[in-house]
Parts: sequence; C-alpha cells; structure tokens
Amino acid sequence: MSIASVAANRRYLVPGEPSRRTGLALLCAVLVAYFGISFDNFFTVSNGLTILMNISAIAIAAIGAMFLLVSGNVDLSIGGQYALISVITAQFAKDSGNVVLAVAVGLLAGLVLGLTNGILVRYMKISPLIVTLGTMAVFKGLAYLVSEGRSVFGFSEAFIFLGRARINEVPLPVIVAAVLFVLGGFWLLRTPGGLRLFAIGGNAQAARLTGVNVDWVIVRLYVLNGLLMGVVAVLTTARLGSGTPQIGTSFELDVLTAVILGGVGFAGGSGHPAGVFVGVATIGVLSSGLIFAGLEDWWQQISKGLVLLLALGADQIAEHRRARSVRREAPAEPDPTPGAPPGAGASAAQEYGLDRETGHQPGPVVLRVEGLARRFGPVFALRDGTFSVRAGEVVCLVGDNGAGKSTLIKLISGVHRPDAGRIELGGAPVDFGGPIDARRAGIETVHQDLAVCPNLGVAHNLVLGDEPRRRLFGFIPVRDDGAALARTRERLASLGITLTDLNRSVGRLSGGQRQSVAIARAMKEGVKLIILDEPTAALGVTQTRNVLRIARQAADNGAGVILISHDIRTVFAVADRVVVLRLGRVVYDDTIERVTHTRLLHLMAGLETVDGPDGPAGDEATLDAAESGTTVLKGH
Ligand SMILES: Nc1ncnc2c1ncn2[C@@H]1O[C@H](COP(=O)(O)OP(=O)(O)OP(=O)(O)O)[C@@H](O)[C@H]1O
Repeated sequence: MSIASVAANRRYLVPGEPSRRTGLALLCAVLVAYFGISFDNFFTVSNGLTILMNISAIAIAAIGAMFLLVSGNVDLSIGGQYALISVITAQFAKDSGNVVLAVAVGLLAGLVLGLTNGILVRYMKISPLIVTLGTMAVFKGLAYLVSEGRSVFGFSEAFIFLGRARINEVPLPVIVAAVLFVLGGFWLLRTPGGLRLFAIGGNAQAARLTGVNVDWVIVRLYVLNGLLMGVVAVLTTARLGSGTPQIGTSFELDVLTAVILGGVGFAGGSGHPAGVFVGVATIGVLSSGLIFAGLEDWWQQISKGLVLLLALGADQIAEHRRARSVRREAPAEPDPTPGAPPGAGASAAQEYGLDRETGHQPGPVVLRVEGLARRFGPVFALRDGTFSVRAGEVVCLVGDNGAGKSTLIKLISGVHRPDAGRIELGGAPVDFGGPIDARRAGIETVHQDLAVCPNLGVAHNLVLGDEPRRRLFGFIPVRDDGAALARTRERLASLGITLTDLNRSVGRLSGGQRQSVAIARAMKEGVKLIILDEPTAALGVTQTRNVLRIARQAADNGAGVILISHDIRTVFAVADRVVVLRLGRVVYDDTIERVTHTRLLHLMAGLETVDGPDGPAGDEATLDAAESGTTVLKGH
C-alpha cells in the first residue's frame, strides 16, 4: 500500500484509550428524562437557556480541568481563583470605569495565579493535589483580604453588558463557552500538543525521553487554566454586577464532577471532550432539576458530592476492567520454535533461530568513547569507559550488577555529563546538554521500562515528539495521522515486524511487541547509534528471538547498536563484539568469536582476568589489578 493511499484511508486517530463510561452518561440522560416528565416547565427554551447560562462557567473551567486531568494533573484551587479574580476585576472595573482595563486585569490575575500553581507543582515536585489544596486556601483568603469581606459593585453599564449581552437571544457567556469548548476539544484531539498531553498522562517519563518538554507543558497548562478562570470570573462578575469573595464556593466540586463523570480518568492519559460535554450538561440539568424540585441548597451539595463519588467509583471500575482486558488481550507467547531446543550443542544464534552471516564486515566507526568517568558523590560509578561501535555492528555491553553499564549508556545518551573522558560521534567530539541533544545528533536509546506510553496506539507512540503535520482547510495546523500510519507501516516493515492494528494501545501488546515498537521508533531516518537497555529482560524465548532479530536487522540497516544484557545466551546469539565492564572499567573488548561462554562469565564475575584462568584470579586480585589499570584487554 502506498503512503498516499494509507494517508487517504485514515487521516485521524483518536489519542488515548477510549472512555468506557458511556453507560454512566446514559444513566444521567435518564435523570434528564425524569425531570422532564416530572416538571412541566423543565423542557422549555427559557429553562434550556438558563441551564446553558449556568453551566457556561463550568464548561469553560472544564476545558482546563480536562487538559490537566488528561496530563495526570489536577487543580483544586479554581474556586479560590474564581473568588480572587472576581474581586480584583470588580475593584478595577469600579475604580477605573475602563472595561478593557478591567478585563485585562482579570485575565492577567488568572495568568499569575495559574503560573504560581504551575511553578509550585512542577519545579518544587509537590503533588498537584496538595499544592492546589494549599493555594485554594491562600487564594480564598486573599479574596477576603482584598475585598475586606464585602461585595464590590458599582460598575459602568459597559462592563455589565459584557456578562448580560445576548446574540439572537443566546447569552454572550454561553457563546464564549461554546467557542472555547470547541477550540479546546479540537486542540486536544487533533494537534501534536494534544497528543503530548495524553502521552504525559500515560507515562510522563517516556514522554520526556521522547523529547517532550514535560515540565514546560505542565506549567503552560496551569497558566492556561488560570486564564480560563480569568474568563469565567470576568464574565460572571460582569453578569452579576458585583465581585464577591463568596463566589466560587464548591466550584471545583462542580467542575471535577462534570469532567470525571464525562469519562476523563483521574489517573491521566484518557478522556474525550464529547464525554466532558455530557458531564457538564448533566451537572447543569441536575442542578436545575433539584431547584425545580424545590430542594434546599445543601441537598444540591449532597447530590453533587454523591455524583462525584459515583463517578470516581466508576472510574476505578473502568480502570480495573481496562487492566483485566489488557491482561486478557496481551498475546500469549507461542511455544518455542520446534527443533531448536536451547543448548544441546546448537550455537546461540541457532537457538534463537537467527541467521548470522559469517565474516560479517562492519562499517566505519560511528561512536568512540575514551576514558569516560563519572562519580556520584563518593561512588565511582564509572572509571574508564573506553570502546567503539561501528556501523552495522551489534556491541553487547555486559557486566555484573553495579558494574557501571547504565552509567556508561547514560553518559552516551546525554542523561548525565561525564566528569572526564570524551565521546566522538562519526569522528567528531560531542558534548550533550541532555537526551534531546543526543537524539538530535543521531543517538536513540530504548530504555528498559520507560520506552513507550501504554495508553497511546502504536502509530502515535512511534511519531511522538516528531509528529507529522498538515494544514486543515489549508491553514489550520493539525497532526497528520495518515502520514503517521504510513511512517509506522514503513518502519515496521523495514524491520520485519508484523502488527495489524497500528491504533492498538501499546499497553495491550505483548512485552516483545512493545520492545519491537520501541526499537522501530528508534530506527528513524538518520539514526547513527541505537542503545538498547536490556531489551529482552523478562521476555520468553520467542519474544526474545524476535527482539534480537530486530536488533540485528537495525544493525544490518546501517546503524551501530549497543545492547545491554545479563543473559549470556542472547549475547552469543546477537553480538558482533562484546565489551565487559567490571567495577567501572572496560576489562574486555573483542569480537564474540574470540570468547567462550565460560570465559565471558568469568570475566563478568571477576574470576578471570586477561591472563586467562591461570592469571591472577578472584575478585580481590581482579579489583587490585583493575585499580592499577593493568587488566584492560583490547581485542583490537
Ligand atoms: N544516580 C546515582 N546516584 C548514586 N549512585 C549511583 C547513581 N547511578 C549509579 N550509581 C552507582 O554507580 C554504580 C554503577 O551503577 P550502574 O547502574 O551504572 O550499574 P549497572 O552495571 O547498570 O548495574 P545493573 O546491572 O544492576 O543495572 C552502582 O554502585 C550504583 O549504585
């Protein structure tokens, strides 16, 4: 299938796992029907407009709450922001009589409050629940302080008009809410930015390693949330004709209930604006129905609280069901290939059914590291990392626990900076400020547990951080999921990976398939070096074989490959060269043909040095020799 026809077939994929709570929304629809039948005036245009007017504030705030929850965050302080922005705006509207200034001050106040939350949450690494619980109290208190506990009124007609204007009988706040909601929903579903929110909510660490600037995204989300609260507060203050510190009481309850009821998972990474719309409408209808029923305010509180608990309970049930179905759906590993029993004299490559070319000739050196060293406080994690990798070559990095393997690859992939030594890529020295620099230079790393976002589909995972884009109607920038599918198909095909549904959540794939997707993502155009950190850990025989085959294929496609493994059989199955690290030093570096299983195990365990079994044996001897730098064996 050509790229063009794939793109034409499917140009848009919904990000994240689908919401599984349509049932709850239907239950709420029944509630609507009940109120409609019970009260004569419930289904009238004027009551409809009143409900819309009342929920316009919730709808606007729900956009920010939806974005935050999808990204795994929350803001409990929106009620406090509402009150504080309301009294500040009211004070300015009263004192200056200038509508534009009052609106600008209201929005600016929202921006500042949002920024405060964002900075506290991200950079102080405190739980968003606790931070915003604290700022909720502070903002509320400040609202009373600024207004001295009184309502502020006496605005110009022009300012009040903002909140009371109608266009074709539809109140302006309803129109503003509708426009913002549609824009927000569209952004979340159709743009690269929206996809990244789902990615952060699914696995923030994986998103970060893919190149998404998670901290900055979260700060911006809180700022946007504050701005939206600015809009809510300005419109409501204008409509009511006064700003009061009492406004916004339990507003966070209404908004969060609507959003969670609408199917946005509290754990992050899932949700859909259509569901949130139903949630917002339901809260509006419920409030209105309770007023029709003549129930006191506290009954409203009780019923909304119960609905929130119900929604959270449903969220938990949905999460359990999702986890169960993931376990059920994850493909079971087929039986090992008949006729290839492990051991029994077969070579490791044969054991895993891999074709090994004999006399394989690697290309030019892509990576050369020399004398890399790194310490963490008093711990020397790495003393002397010296080796090189050629194009088309799989280099296995082995060593006992704590030997320094992870530290070495973290230096190469830009996670840490070396204290000493040099890294050369393609013959030129490089100095990475972070993982993004290393990726830009052509080094891709597949981390063991953090490689993928389980809630995103295969294609979305593959393009994350480098999403193809197109212009809708020639001018609106959106994701090009058709091109993402085409790129994914091509990439998987080049590595011989067969996956039929490219929109299937990666969390629903087997461990081996997940690793395959992560390696395929690393195999992007222009990649020079791929680092695979224990890609076969916890995999069965068949899945291990597939992953090793793909690693081999990646090298055959021209990249240099570094593979970390604790499993000697996989090393012998796939390696061209083997590098042994011991106590932070490279103690062996040679082609795989020149070492035996036993010798490699001995080298890793420090039972043998370069001098062979007859040389200075044992841990202490090796350590001493290693300390003096005499045991490093270079096979080339
Ligand atoms: N961020 C860190 N802070 C402090 N010590 C560290 C840090 N990272 C690694 N170390 C220490 O450096 C040494 C080497 O660790 P490293 O993780 O590189 O070894 P490894 O060979 O990858 O081990 P394993 O196979 O168990 O993952 C260990 O003693 C470890 O405790």
